[in-house]
Amino acid sequence: MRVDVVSIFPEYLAPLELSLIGRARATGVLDVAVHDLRTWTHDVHRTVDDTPYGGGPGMVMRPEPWGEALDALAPPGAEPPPRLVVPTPVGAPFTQAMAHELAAESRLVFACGRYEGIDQRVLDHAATRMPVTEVSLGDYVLFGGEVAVLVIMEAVTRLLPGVLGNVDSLAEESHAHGLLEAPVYTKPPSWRGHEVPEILRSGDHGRIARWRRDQALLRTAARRPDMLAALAPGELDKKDVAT
Ligand SMILES: NC(=S)c1ccno1
Repeated sequence: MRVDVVSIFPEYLAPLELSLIGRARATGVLDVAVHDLRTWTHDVHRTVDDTPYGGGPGMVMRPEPWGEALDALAPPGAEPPPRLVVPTPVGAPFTQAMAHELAAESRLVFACGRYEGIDQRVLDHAATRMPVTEVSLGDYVLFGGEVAVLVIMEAVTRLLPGVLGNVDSLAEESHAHGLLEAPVYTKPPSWRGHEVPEILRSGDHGRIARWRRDQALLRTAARRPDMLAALAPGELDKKDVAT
């Protein structure tokens, strides 16, 4: 997968050189390039923003630098075009399902907005020649899109073949089946008066799987009833809590 990130603070994306994402880049699973939007400015002050039409507080990111950046990173006619991903409070909720969708793309271009946002015409024009996904991590406002890109990149990269050593963990983690994951334990069996549930030490893998499924259902019902409601009826029947 090839990923381009455009930001006025490219140093914010330095964590993409670390840990498993850094290893994915080193092994060729991932090719990441971070670009300074000011590369595509032509005035002495390298201006990327201006006052909003219609008045109001703050500044808006000018369309011209963004248009030239996207022309350079996604030349018209290049096939397949990349998906443009724009982290924004007005975007669609970012979910594990969306992480899987993005992980299936061959190219992603992330546009990191700042100030009051990017001139809408940038997204409207981009949408005439590439898929555009406006995505929100949650109902809150950040200084800009950079931190959101780090989160999205981690969620997407870990789904790519060859990145996670143990792909089995993808199958059982939270949100993998529309449920929250069951609690996990390791040695010692007793710690500060807290015991590991006996069943996990029983060696009965069938009962352990059932216990974990039940715990996942109970946890989801308690913390995320919306996820339980979203399960297809057949799914819930299959995952009934043990009597
Ligand atoms: N909620 C998100 S993703 C965001 C981006 C910029 N500000 O908030």
